[in-house]
Amino acid sequence: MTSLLTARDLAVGHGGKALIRGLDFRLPAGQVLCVLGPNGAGKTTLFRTLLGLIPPVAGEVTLDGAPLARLSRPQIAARLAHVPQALASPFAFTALDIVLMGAAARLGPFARPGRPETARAMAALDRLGIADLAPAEIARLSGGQRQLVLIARALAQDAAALVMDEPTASLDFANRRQVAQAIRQLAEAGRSIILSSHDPDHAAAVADQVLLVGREGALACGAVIDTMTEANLSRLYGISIRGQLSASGRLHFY
Ligand SMILES: Nc1ncnc2c1ncn2[C@@H]1O[C@H](COP(=O)(O)OP(=O)(O)OP(=O)(O)O)[C@@H](O)[C@H]1O
Repeated sequence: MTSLLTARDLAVGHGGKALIRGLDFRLPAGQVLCVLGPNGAGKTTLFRTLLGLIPPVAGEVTLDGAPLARLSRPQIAARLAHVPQALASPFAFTALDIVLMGAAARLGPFARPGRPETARAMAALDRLGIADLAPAEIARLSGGQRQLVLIARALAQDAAALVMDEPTASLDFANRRQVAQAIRQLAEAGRSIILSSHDPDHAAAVADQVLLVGREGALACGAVIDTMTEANLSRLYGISIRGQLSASGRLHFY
């Protein structure tokens, strides 16, 4: 299986000082990789490195086989889209305005989005079942709806992979479920997704692979069932954690 995004012996951090060392993973098309770890472990720092916003402390990231360091920002943006946490905007943008920013990402700096970009933005909203929200002001939407609009923006950018830093943080149960379903649908349609979470149940429900990063660095990476063991999670969070497989085959931790 070819990998869209790979990390080889990667170390990430700030000012040349590594927060996480020894990262090795491959993210193939159509898979979801969830990064789990305590506060301050370096998940956001890892994502900023994968997006090419900060350089690795050591090792290498490749995108479609090409070293990230050799790619320009537009080349990276054409393959990888960043989905930030859904914060309220102080500006009176509509959902369509936000998604158009993704659809117009490949236009020149002074070009205005036209009919093809609007059609692409509407198609992305429609794909997530929220086309009716197009004219709604973003500030009036719920947290879950705002997160779906940001995912639609990444889809309109037409990138093969989505990088999502805690996409369900601050969302209630129903909104979390809605966003988790959208993530699974995107993976089933062939997109690769790397996200972070503070909820092992959420990781087990949404991911194919998990990467555990602790305060001492990378702890484990692999398929959910092999990696999310009671021993690994207890070590990761420094407390005793038990796991249970429900009748529906879902993993739950307590
Ligand atoms: N620009 C920066 N320069 C120096 N240190 C930074 C910078 N950004 C973050 N840090 C530090 O790096 C460490 C890891 O931060 P990071 O945000 O990557 O962790 P995280 O795992 O995403 O945390 P959380 O789960 O709380 O969001 C923290 O100690 C933070 O203070």
